[in-house]
Amino acid sequence: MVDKLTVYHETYLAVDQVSFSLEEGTDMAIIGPNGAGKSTLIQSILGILHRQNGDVFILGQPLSRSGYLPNYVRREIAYLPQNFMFDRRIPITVQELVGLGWDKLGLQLPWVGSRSRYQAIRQALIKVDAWNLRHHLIGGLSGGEMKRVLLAYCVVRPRRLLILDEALAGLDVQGELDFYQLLYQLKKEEGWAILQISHDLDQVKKHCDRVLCLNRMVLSEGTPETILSPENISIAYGSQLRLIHTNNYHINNQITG
Ligand SMILES: Nc1ncnc2c1ncn2[C@@H]1O[C@H](COP(=O)(O)OP(=O)(O)OP(=O)(O)O)[C@@H](O)[C@H]1O
Repeated sequence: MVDKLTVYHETYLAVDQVSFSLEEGTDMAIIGPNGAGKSTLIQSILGILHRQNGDVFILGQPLSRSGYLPNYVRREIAYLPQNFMFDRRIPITVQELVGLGWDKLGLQLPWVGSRSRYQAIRQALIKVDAWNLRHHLIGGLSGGEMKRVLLAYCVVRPRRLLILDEALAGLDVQGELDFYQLLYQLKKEEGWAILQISHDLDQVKKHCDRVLCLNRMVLSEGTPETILSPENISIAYGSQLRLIHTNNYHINNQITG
């Protein structure tokens, strides 16, 4: 639950008194034009960015002003950022990377639970159709393959909240379909709550339960049918919007990006 969250980048007000809540077993999309504050919002919910005002509760626990959450709450959250910045030359294989998502925070004995760890890595890589990549070094993966592997890292352990920042960018058509299928399974069969930033309004309309339309502040929030009406979209996106045909919305940065 997020209550009147306000975040500045130095003196720039990026997120202004945003409130919403996300139910277990549901999927909410955050939409809005470039620079609307979407990434800022989720990074402050995760405690990565400092907030100036407002309250954030994750699984009932308050996020402190310094970004602290108890470990038992933090390990229930998976986050896939827009840009995963790291040195691709690190000599680590796909299955080693996914295994890091399985490991609990803190000290542990490496030989304890190694069989279930292997099984979990295997299942996660199968779920994202990347088992064949398990021995590959991450430095050699394509952008789309890397996305799949990072998603496997997120889902290798059962969790309760998945936060995705434009996670589908770079996936091919089949990858997108598989991805939404996996999200559906996670929320329906395992009760995950999913919060995702997306610019693909057609996919949001098809797959998400709720939509939060943001432009620094909340412009509207509700079901995709109400929030994604042409009138609402044109208010939110203004000149960034091109209506290709009645049911398909394309945002300029997606066409040109
Ligand atoms: N570190 C920073 N310092 C100063 N301003 C920033 C910083 N990060 C973001 N901003 C500004 O804050 C505003 C919100 O940025 P943010 O990345 O949250 O938007 P967004 O909705 O995720 O955009 P996009 O759809 O383009 O990814 C933008 O105007 C951006 O220029």
